[in-house]
Amino acid sequence: MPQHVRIGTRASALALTQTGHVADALAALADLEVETVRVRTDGDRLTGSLQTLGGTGVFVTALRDALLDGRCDVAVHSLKDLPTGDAAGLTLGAVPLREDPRDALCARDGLTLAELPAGAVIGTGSPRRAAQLLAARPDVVVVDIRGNVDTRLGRVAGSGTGPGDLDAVVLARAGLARLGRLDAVTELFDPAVMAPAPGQGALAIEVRATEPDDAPLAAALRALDHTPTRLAVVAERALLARLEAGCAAPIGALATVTDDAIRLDAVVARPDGTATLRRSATTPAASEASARTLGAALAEDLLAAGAADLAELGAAR
Ligand SMILES: NCc1[nH]cc(CCC(=O)O)c1CC(=O)O
Repeated sequence: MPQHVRIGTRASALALTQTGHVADALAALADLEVETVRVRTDGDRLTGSLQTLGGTGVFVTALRDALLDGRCDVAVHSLKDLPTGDAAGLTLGAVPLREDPRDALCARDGLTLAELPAGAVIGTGSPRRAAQLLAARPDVVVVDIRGNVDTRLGRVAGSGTGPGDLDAVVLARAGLARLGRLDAVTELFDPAVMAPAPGQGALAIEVRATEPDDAPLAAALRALDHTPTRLAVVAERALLARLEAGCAAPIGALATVTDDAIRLDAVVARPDGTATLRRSATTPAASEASARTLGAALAEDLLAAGAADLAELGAAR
């Protein structure tokens, strides 16, 4: 008898493709019968700016509730949407191999950021992207946008599907790849110019902490977990947690994990892009504990250099 497993997912196109990939991967790894359960989150229901929706976890809380009250057994999240605080009763069952974590410019007429004219209008809902765009090109105008990936792409002039009122938008390459929309990308940002969000491109597979570890599901989760990705996101999220910031803060972080080392590069920016702090640190890739220590130490380094004032960290929450 296969183990019956219900996977909870948001209903957006991106969430559904991500969950579909995870469902297929789990079913290929153990004797599982996988069913998908759609859950509506505040992040999907409310339409305000991401900054005014308030607090962390707008995309996550409803899925966690569904896990905790047994409507599903597994929840698939974009890791960067997951708050850094522990969720009581839940555990990170697997962190699969990460996609390319870089941000992508999707501009009209094939243009790169350097080629856009002065005054070009670029849409993003992310203070991190806005600040780094303005740091690289103080002469462009950044406007706040929301909506799913297709809605955002439709706002680029010449896309032929939406209002076309913007010269460009910035999106995670990973989401575009999962949706088969890499055709819209006109430039992939070097992380030294545009550091991605902590956890960007990675997925989090959450389960109840009480899940028996001898069940087929547990074996499949262990097989799906990718240790270098887990170490990278642990380091990135430890930095974010120490800065007491969420996914709406102007903070970027990217860890690179090799056989023997974890390197963490991070940026904290003034929201208007007029100042940025970039710092790096390295540690032996020994364990999750060393990754956590690395992230916290780099955060201390940034705080000592004035990160809290620069990014208005307390004020944004
Ligand atoms: N907050 C929305 C969100 N959450 C995860 C992704 C992209 C996929 C990923 O980073 O794994 C996106 C869209 C975007 O930033 O372009």
